[in-house]
Amino acid sequence: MMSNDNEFIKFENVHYSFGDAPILIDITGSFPEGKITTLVGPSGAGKTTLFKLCNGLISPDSGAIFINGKKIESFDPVELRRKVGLALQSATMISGSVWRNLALPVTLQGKQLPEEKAIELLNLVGLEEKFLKRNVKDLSGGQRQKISIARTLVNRPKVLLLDEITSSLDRVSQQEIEELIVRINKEYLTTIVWITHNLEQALSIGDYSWVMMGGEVIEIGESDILHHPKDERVQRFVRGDME
Ligand SMILES: Nc1ncnc2c1ncn2[C@@H]1O[C@H](COP(=O)(O)OP(=O)(O)OP(=O)(O)O)[C@@H](O)[C@H]1O
Repeated sequence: MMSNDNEFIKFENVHYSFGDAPILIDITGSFPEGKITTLVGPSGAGKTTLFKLCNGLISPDSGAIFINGKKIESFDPVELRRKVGLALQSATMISGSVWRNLALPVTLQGKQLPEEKAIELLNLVGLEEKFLKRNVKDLSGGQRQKISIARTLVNRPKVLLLDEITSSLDRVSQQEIEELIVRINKEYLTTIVWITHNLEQALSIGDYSWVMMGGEVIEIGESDILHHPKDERVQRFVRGDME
């Protein structure tokens, strides 16, 4: 990490198990503020579990997590989820209109999302106003993913956690989503953490990268480490010998 980066989310010797099975082992590292960090590594490495720790869905067995210098337990769970937005590969939607879906985070708080605010969110993700009243079942995968990202932006999160959000999309939609995330990162200085299986993507959009395997962080550094990893297991992974 660059020494002048603020460590927005920081892990210190974090362990997490499910029953007897260790899922995360001695995780130490940070996601710098306003930067894009990618998480790469084979299936089952523990990447999604790390995300669940960041927004308080689960708590570590031992070790500490800090959000902007404050212990994660000191946040109210609702406040934490507002600060740390999460978007998933499946872009889960409720039935009905785009507007209804965009409004979900505020309707859950018993409030309404005004039309002009909904349109502003649509514009932000590059969709026209006419989409507002469309039924989500008529949208393409790429459009659904844009709605899903717009929805996480309703609460102006400080951090966006993205779990494989482009892996089921065609190349054009994938590029649009990448551009969108880079724009959000630049305009709002949102800290981005992006789980991806696509190493090319990690290299092109990420400032930093974490390589995880078997519940451990094997390498952390500027994205360039993916070009010439030191660890022999990571070398095999980036050559594609491991999935
Ligand atoms: N609720 C659970 N019960 C039991 N095991 C779990 C549970 N959640 C995760 N695991 C296990 O934890 C390990 C890490 O899973 P995780 O989903 O975090 O990995 P991942 O790196 O995100 O993988 P993928 O790329 O396949 O999503 C896996 O071995 C998984 O089987």
